[in-house]
Amino acid sequence: MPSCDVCPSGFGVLFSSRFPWAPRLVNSSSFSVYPMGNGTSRLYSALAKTLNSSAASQHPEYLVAPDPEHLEPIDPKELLEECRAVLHTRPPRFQRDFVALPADGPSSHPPIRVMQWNILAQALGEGKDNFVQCPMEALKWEERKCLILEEILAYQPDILCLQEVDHYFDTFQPLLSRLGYQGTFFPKPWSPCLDVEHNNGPDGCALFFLQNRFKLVNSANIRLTAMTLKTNQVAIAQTLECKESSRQFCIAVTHLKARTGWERFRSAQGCDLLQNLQTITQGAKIPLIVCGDFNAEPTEEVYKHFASSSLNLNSAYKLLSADGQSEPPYTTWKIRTSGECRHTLDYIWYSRQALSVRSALDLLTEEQIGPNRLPSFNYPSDHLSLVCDFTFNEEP
Ligand SMILES: NC(=O)C1=CN([C@@H]2O[C@H](COP(=O)(O)OP(=O)(O)OC[C@H]3O[C@@H](n4cnc5c(N)ncnc54)[C@H](OP(=O)(O)O)[C@@H]3O)[C@@H](O)[C@H]2O)C=CC1
Ligand SMILES: [Mg+2]
Repeated sequence: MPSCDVCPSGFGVLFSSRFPWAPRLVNSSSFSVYPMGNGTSRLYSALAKTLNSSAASQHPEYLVAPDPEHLEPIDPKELLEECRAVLHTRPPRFQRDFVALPADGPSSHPPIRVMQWNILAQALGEGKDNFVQCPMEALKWEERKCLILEEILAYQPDILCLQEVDHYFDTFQPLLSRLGYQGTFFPKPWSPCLDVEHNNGPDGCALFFLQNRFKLVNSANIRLTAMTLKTNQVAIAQTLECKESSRQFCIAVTHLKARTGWERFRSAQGCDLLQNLQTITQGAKIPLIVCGDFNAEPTEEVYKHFASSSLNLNSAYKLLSADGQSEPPYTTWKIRTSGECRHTLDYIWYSRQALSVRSALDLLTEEQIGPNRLPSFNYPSDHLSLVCDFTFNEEP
């Protein structure tokens, strides 16, 4: 396996020096061109290119078509192998299984797999979060990025809803587009990442869907308000049409305001999001899936608003409990200077009338998470990914 140092950095996406997070297509001919090799060497260069983003920022800013090599599809299996090669010194991946859930009748179409994940912004992890039991070495972007990609590639979601994305333009957009995804990014207006030295731009929500499965019908970037005031939190809502079944649904991703003392603020943001979703779903006519880091336990008002909304939503991960009524004991678990923080904050809400959850990925056990909690050498974020398979119910 060649080392990253020897790979040239022919980029299709560049960052201007003033706003390093702004996307910019550059003249690919100004870069050294990697020969069109076969399979692994070409794929390896795909991953290596995302490792060397700083080299690209030296180049002039002008717009031309991207190098065709950067649009070439990547085989997910080979990219997974590539990630595993980078991670060879790390402990093995945790085993998580899908739990089959009872649903009414068979479905004539393949399920829609949705992943919800706060991936932990690189700048926040290194500069703000204070994960006192996590060594800085475990947070190195070059390797942590591969752990994130490995998780995505292991479960191969049809739709990916991410929070705390501060490497969209240099990493996730270029790689995931070559895996067949169409992506949208909406950064926070005043991302706390920008306060961190050597940051990679603002963090925000990102939504990706597989282009061979869905057609984009409608897309909205929403800056959430709280009691009519604009806030620093955002959401993306898209209406997609399933190519197999021609059925439409709306998928939304959000990340609500963090921290204790902000419960009423979160509640107001939740109300604003629900109102927006009422309009987008034409008054609940279009089935809906909402993924998010709500920064709220199930006891909070914002959770209750979602559970009792006229959109008729249910929280998918409740279905993993014995009675189907309880949320999991945690979706995030970390140790800060203030002590251990174990909370249920992340949810996948879905229209209970129109959709069924066929299976859900179980969470990591306390034993797997280990005494130092998250993030760790094994797992890249302080939040666990949630993954569900949905099918449409028969139309009445
Ligand atoms: N320049 C300007 O004019 C302005 C700048 N700002 C900046 O934005 C920041 C606030 O932004 P806002 O969106 O409200 O941020 P939030 O309070 O929502 O938190 C931001 C991030 O911090 C993480 N976080 C949660 N709890 C803690 C904790 N105890 N210690 C460390 N990190 C934590 C959250 O992660 P998780 O969700 O995983 O819990 C979240 O991603 C300010 O601190 C300031 O830096 C804001 C407004 C204006
Ligand atoms: Mg966080």
